[in-house]
Amino acid sequence: MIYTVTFNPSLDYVIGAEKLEPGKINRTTRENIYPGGKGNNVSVVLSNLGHKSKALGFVSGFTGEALEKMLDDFGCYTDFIQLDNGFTRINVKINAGEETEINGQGPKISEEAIGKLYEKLDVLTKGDVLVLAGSIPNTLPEDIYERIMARLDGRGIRIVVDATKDLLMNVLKYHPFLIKPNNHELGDMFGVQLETDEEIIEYAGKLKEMGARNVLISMAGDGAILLDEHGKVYQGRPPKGEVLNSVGAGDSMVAGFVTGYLNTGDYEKAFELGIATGSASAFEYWLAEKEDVVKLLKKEPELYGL
Ligand SMILES: Nc1ncnc2c1ncn2[C@@H]1O[C@H](COP(=O)(O)OP(=O)(O)OP(=O)(O)O)[C@@H](O)[C@H]1O
Ligand SMILES: O=P(O)(O)OC[C@@]1(O)O[C@H](CO)[C@@H](O)[C@@H]1O
Repeated sequence: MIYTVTFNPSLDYVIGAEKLEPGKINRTTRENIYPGGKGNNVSVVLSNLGHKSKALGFVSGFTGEALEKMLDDFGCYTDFIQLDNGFTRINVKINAGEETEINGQGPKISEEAIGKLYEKLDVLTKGDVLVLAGSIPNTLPEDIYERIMARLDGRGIRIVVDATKDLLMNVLKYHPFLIKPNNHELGDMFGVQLETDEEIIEYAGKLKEMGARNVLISMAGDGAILLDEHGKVYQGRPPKGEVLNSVGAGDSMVAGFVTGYLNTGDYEKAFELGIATGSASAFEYWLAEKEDVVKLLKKEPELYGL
């Protein structure tokens, strides 16, 4: 089974507008509400690519209820922990030529609620995949992903971490199966600005030396670089297309990579499917469906188990 954990899920209110003028009444040209949060997005795209996963995390209030229902409609299992304060946040994504995002804070997560998450994670066994994705509310300690990995250490679970800075750095010693910072996040981790592929490969290599098994660096319109656990380096450019929405492209890439790896056991195919899935989402108004991804593949979809 594949599990995703989203500490601070959301409903994403995605709107289009001709232009955005602060301080004025702005009218939309299009609006939709989707289930959001990075782990949930990974679950939705996994589902679109044929893998039903279980979405875990914390929800609260009527927005939390709506989120669970939507994820169910997208073909995901859900097993969220109910919080007794606040409400699951509504993040606003405005596409008015350029993209503007307003992300809420989300409810407070108590130690007791964290304990309940640990109990749910205790059932994971060898061969399971666990995706830990996204920021954590600022009321939680920065070592929470590390604590989860320490608890699951040695059980043969493949753990994917899509997070930034300390949240990511702290888990490397537990040998995550995959980490996926983007090129800017990679630079921030080392306090440097990375310009060239060579520099990115050098610093991604440092994350491997620190313990990550596979390091996937996404670079938006410039594609991605993978350093796999066998010492191979792959560089891939994305297909061409019109970018309609880049929110969730990184989450889609993670889902594509995991799908490619589970279907073929081959890192090159996982990498290619990751890029195609990330780009397919960037070229749609929301997360990619299977047909969107298949259109962008340069090879037969069957080669990727699709
Ligand atoms: N402008 C673009 N053109 C083509 N493909 C894109 C574009 N932006 C993103 N992608 C695809 O999606 C992948 C992931 O994008 P990106 O590097 O923006 O992830 P991210 O920073 O984690 O994104 P986010 O946090 O918004 O989900 C890229 O490697 C690429 O394959
Ligand atoms: O506030 P965070 O947790 O950093 O990001 C949350 C978020 O922007 O990430 C997803 C896209 O990756 C959206 O669905 C969601 O609204």
